[in-house]
Amino acid sequence: MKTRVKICGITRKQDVIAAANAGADALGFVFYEPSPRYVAPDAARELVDAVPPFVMATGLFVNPESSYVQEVLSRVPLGLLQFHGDESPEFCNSFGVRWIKAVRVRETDDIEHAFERYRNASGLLVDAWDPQKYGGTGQSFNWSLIPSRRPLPLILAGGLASDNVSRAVAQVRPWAVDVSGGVESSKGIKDDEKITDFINEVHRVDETD
Ligand SMILES: O=C(O)c1ccccc1N[C@@H]1O[C@H](COP(=O)(O)O)[C@@H](O)[C@H]1O
Repeated sequence: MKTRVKICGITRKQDVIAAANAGADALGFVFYEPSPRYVAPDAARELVDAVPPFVMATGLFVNPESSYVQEVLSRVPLGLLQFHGDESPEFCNSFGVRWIKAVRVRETDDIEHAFERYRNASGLLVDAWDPQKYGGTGQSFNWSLIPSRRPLPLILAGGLASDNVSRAVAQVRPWAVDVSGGVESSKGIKDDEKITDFINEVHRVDETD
């Protein structure tokens, strides 16, 4: 099976092009101001306009006001929402746009509960747990905590890079992987070569199936 790849935290048009040319299936734009990868809606609109067809533009939020999500959606043509905070399923469902929910993992139960609670999501993203941060920490977690029964497509994130993603994909067999820090030269600035290496590593494991 082909493992999908999302490159998150894009802040520059040249990184949109580089990621799409390297074969990314989805690109992420961070609408969370404390993040070094934050993009304001008008800047995001220009970036999303450069996204080619069949590549999914995804908007990442952390505990946003409903009005903020609506404002972003009115300006930026996003195909998918990604919620990384403590949003309720009702909140996530309220925008008429498909969404995925991120869960920070300390134990298997965190994932089992999230599958149950967010059953209307289009997918569940599993990320490393951090007491202070909602994501984008560059930390990985113990992948053996991930259950094999998955009622929703599972997206693996957290500290992935070209030197560990093949092991991650071989072990977890996720629907998709999501990476931010592992393909950057500095926060918010993507590195073409790292993106290409990352995606090639994912496809290499897929081909050994
Ligand atoms: O990228 C951020 O700054 C960010 C901020 C708040 C929540 C999530 C964030 N990013 C997402 O976190 C995971 C893991 O990122 P990394 O590869 O470990 O850097 C990923 O889904 C990012 O999109």
